[in-house]
Amino acid sequence: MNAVDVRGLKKQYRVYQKKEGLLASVGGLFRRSYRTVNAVREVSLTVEKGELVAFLGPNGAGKTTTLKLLSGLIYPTGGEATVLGHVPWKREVAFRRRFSLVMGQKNQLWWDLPAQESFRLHREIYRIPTQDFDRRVDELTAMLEVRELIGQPVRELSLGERMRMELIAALLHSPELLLLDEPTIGLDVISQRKVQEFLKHYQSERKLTVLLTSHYMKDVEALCKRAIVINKGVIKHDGPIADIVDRFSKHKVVEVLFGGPIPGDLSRYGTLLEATPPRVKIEVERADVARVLSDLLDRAQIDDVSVNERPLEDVIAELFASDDRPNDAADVLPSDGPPGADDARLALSRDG
Ligand SMILES: Nc1ncnc2c1ncn2[C@@H]1O[C@H](COP(=O)(O)OP(=O)(O)OP(=O)(O)O)[C@@H](O)[C@H]1O
Repeated sequence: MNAVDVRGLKKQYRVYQKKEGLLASVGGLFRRSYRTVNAVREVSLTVEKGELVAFLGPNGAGKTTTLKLLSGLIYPTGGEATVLGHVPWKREVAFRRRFSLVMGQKNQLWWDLPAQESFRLHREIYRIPTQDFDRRVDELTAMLEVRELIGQPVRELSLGERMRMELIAALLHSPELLLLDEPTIGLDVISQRKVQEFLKHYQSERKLTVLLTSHYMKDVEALCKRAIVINKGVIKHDGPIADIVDRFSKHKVVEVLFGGPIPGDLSRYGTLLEATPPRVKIEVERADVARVLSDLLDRAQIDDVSVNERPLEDVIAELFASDDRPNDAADVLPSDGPPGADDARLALSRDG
């Protein structure tokens, strides 16, 4: 059964286009021009209940906008979506009790108060019975190793500790769906790993549905089997993570441990990635791997050889770099009204 079902979702923003020069600026007071930004052009996807799916894309691809649409924070320009059986932008209370959105770049905890005060506020908002609340705070603070910090003002916590508190706040009401927008952004490696381990454990135990955006491929590899890749507001790939490397990487990495003299012309086989004799790494075209190996075996003494896929991170970076279509619609539309009824709505709390 699907937790998320999205068909042809679109979101355009109209952005005020300030003209250069004094005269044009004065003219702009009377006649404003707007530019249309296609943040989400065409998104169709489904996520099954209990799945943990990565939602990947370069900066400005439309990930956050999609998550905001799925949380009902903003209205779409077109298309349909049901999330846990609800149309998100109807903002039904019953829906809001069933999901959580965590944005790594935004705070939902009170900055000057200890996290436990924000947790209590959540208890009131979501009407969590006191016993359940106490048990969940206990359990989550223990799992995320922040129990002794919940009485300390949030502003005094490290970024990693704060992020873990954010996760606790998001999970107190036991949501069925967790939308995670860059939950490990800016965290050091140890905090990143703690968050990853927690999410992995918690998700598999609770069969929580998770849609995760992250620029850290380590998160993605550690947590997700499936990835949806978006670029310029359009879905580019939806399938197993392993398929991304298969489908988009034209190369493999051949690592050779030489047992004798190393041929001097290895670059004829591909790009030399590393040469620390007697070990050499060469990036070779997929179709050429067998030929290169047999040629090397003929010409040199080889003690060991391995053929590996390129790191997911490199493949994704290359995939994003290869699509340069701008996502601004070229049309600059004169308009009679200001944009951004949506933006005002964004200021509303999602938790209310
Ligand atoms: N409120 C807004 N008003 C105008 N344009 C917006 C607004 N929000 C997003 N955009 C534009 O929509 C496009 C998609 O933005 P979005 O934040 O969804 O991207 P993203 O994939 O989350 O990027 P990142 O990885 O950098 O967070 C960008 O070009 C962005 O500038």
